[in-house]
Parts: sequence; structure tokens; C-alpha cells
Amino acid sequence: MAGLAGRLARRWCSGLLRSPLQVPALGLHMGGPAMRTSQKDFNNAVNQVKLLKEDPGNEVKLKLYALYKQATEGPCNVPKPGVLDFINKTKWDAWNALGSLSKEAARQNYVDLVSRLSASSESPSPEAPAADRKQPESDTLVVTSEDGITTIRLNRPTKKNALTNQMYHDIMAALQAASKDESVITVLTGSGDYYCSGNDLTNFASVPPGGLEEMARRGAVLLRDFVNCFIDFPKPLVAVVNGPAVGISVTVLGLFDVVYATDRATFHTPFSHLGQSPEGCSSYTFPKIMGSSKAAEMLIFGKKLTAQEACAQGLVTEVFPDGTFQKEVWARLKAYSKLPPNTMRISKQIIRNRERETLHTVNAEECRVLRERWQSDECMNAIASFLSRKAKL
Ligand SMILES: CCCCC/C=C/CC(=O)SCCNC(=O)CCNC(=O)[C@H](O)C(C)(C)COP(=O)(O)OP(=O)(O)OC[C@H]1O[C@@H](n2cnc3c(N)ncnc32)[C@H](O)[C@@H]1OP(=O)(O)O
Repeated sequence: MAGLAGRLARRWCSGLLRSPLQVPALGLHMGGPAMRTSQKDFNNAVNQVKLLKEDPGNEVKLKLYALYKQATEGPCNVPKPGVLDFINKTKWDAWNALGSLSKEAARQNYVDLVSRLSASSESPSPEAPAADRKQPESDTLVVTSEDGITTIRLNRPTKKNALTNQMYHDIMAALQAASKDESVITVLTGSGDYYCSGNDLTNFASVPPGGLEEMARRGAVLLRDFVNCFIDFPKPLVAVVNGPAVGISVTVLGLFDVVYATDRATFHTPFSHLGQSPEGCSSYTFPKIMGSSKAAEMLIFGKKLTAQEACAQGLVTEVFPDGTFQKEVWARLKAYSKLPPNTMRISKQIIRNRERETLHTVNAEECRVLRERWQSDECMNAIASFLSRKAKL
């Protein structure tokens, strides 16, 4: 499943390549001073776009759209679409960002861009990174099993391992499989410089036919099922936090048995900034782990903890220098994986079982509250700000 903005953008961008940008036909009035780019060059470039062999990606299509509008209509002169009209707002932002660029310069830029795209689509370099090409969904999670350890690796480093809807499903399936496989320890970790940047905010951009209400209902069901998998996981569960962690990737840590972190990691739950409320049972586990006032500072005010602070508060088991993190942690986990599996499982059960029912109740309540939050103006505005690149943490 693709995210909201991505999907919306893809939908209009694909139309954009089929018909000349879904804007008025090219009966252009391009008089004025001598131009380096003739109307014929420009018309040719518009036609050439439709013949590109490779999809140039959404960013480029957005650039083409904006240049086309500027070249044909001049500076953006239409009212800004509403905050929830994501597609048109993204297009408007791109056009508006060209400011007072002249029609002539926009035409030239458009022709230059198309000519670069045509050249690269004629001679593709296999070594060139396919930045705009979408990875198959299955690549965003990599599951391996070795030395008695099943490792579930978030593998979307270019998006800081933000969790798409598909990834929630894949992680649930991986946990189900790991609970039954031969391994004795299960590890969750990330690829690249981040552990995980939390929920992919574009998940909220795909508003289904039932509207915001239906989107919030589906989100709450998915979140509840996802967190339940952590509550019920029967074997020792270890987080190897290889970098900064945000949102839901932090809150579920309270349901892990052990959390190892690089000293580069940070722990951030910016729910108030996003008009959202705590999940992952953190409204229960965090006060229990670190005391209610420290938990409030994280969950209400969004205080970001360093790895050392998170360790001092009991959320992290141990912090390692980044240079030796992987080596030290995996050596230790390999040694632990030689311990008797049944004994470890039984010990986990006796530690966790007492509060399992409570955790399910907490999870259900947090999802109920979030379902309402996701329909609030505060939340929608925060997400729209992020999607329009105006805000980040
Ligand atoms: C089923 C629903 C369940 C819902 C459960 C609810 C969970 C709540 C949460 O998880 S709340 C937390 C949500 N996360 C965020 O708010 C983080 C948003 N991201 C950022 O603020 C920043 O990206 C950053 C601080 C994580 C990293 O900043 P940096 O400058 O180092 O890197 P970039 O911003 O350039 O990021 C690289 C690209 O990755 C995209 N990206 C990063 N995080 C997310 C995200 N959470 N959602 C969507 N996209 C994300 C970012 O947009 C860049 O993409 P681009 O290269 O295409 O521009």
C-alpha cells in the first residue's frame, strides 16, 4: 500500500504524463521579447514528455507541472487550495514556488529539463541510483534467521525507515512467523542511519471513499492489531536501536524485553506536535518504567531523550559506542541465543503474563482515542504541514 501523498501524487502525476499536464491546451500566446526557446521547441518538449521510456518520478513531474504552468500562465494566480485538498495543494505549492520567474525562463527551463530526461532515458546507467524508482513493498522489510536469532530489519533507509501501512502488515506477519520458527530470540532493527522515524505520515493521505472517519477507523484497527502482536509475542524480543527513533517505534519499546541502543540514538514521541496522543501502550508502560512526570515530559511535551537519558530512565537496557555497537550487540545476542529456549520463554511469560490483559485494555483505549484525534483539525493541519515540507521535527 502506498502512502497518501505518494498515492495522490502518483495518481495525478500519471495523468500528467498521459495528457499534456492536464492544463489548457497549447494555444499559447508567447509573444514578447526575443526568446532562446521557440514555441515550437516548447511544444516539442511537451510532446516528448509523453514519450519518456522511464517514469521520471513524482518530484520531477511536479517540477514539470510547475514550469509548464509558469510558462503558459505566468506566476501563480489562483487561490490556494484547502489544507485537505492534498493533490491540488501540492501542485499549487510547486507553481507558487516559482515566484516571478518569467514565462520565457520557465519555457527554457522546461525544455532543458525535458532534454536531460530524454537523454538519460535513452542511455540508462545501471549504476545510477534509482532515487525515484519505488522499491517493491517486500523489500522494505527484511527477515533473516541465523544462529537462533530471527532478525526483522526495517529497510527503507531513504525514508528513515518510516512505517508504511504495508510495513505494519509485514511486521505483524514476521512476528507471527518468528513466534513459531526455530529461533529463540527475535530482534527488531533498522537499516541506515535511523532506527525508525515512526508512522509514515503519508499513510494519512489516502483518504478512502468513506472519508476521514473511515480512514481513522481503519488506522485504529491496524494499530490495535499491530500493538497486540508485541503484547502477545511469546519469545524474548530485543530492539537493536541503530539510530534515532520516533513515534510508534519508541512507544512499543515498553513491550520489548531488552533494548540496546547506539549512543547516536535518540528517542522522540512528538505526539502533541502532531495533534496525536500516545500509543503502543506507552500511556501505561512509560509511567511504569520511568515515573509519571518523566513519562509526561516525553508523551505530553514531546521531550526528545538521548540514548544515555533513555537508559537512565529505564527505557533502554544498555548504550554502546556507535563504532562498536553492531559488533558488541550481536556477539552478546549470539551468546544469549545458546541459553535453553524453553526456559527463556517461560521466564518471559511469568514476567509479562500478569499484565497482559491490562495491556490489551490499554491498547484498545489508546486506539479509540487516536481514532478521534486523527479526525481533528490539529492533527490534519500538522500532517499537511509535514507533507507540504513546511514542518519537520
Ligand atoms: C496505521 C496507522 C498507525 C499510526 C500509529 C501512529 C504513530 C505515531 C507516530 O509514529 S508519530 C511520529 C511520526 N513521525 C514524524 O513525525 C517524523 C517526520 N519526519 C521528520 O520530522 C524528519 O524526516 C526526520 C526528523 C525524521 C528526519 O529529518 P532529516 O532532515 O534527517 O531527513 P529528511 O526529513 O530529509 O527525511 C528523508 C526522507 O524521509 C521522509 N520521511 C522521514 N520520516 C518520515 C515519516 N515519518 N513519514 C513520511 N516520510 C518521512 C522525508 O519526507 C524525506 O523524504 P524525501 O526525501 O522524499 O523528501
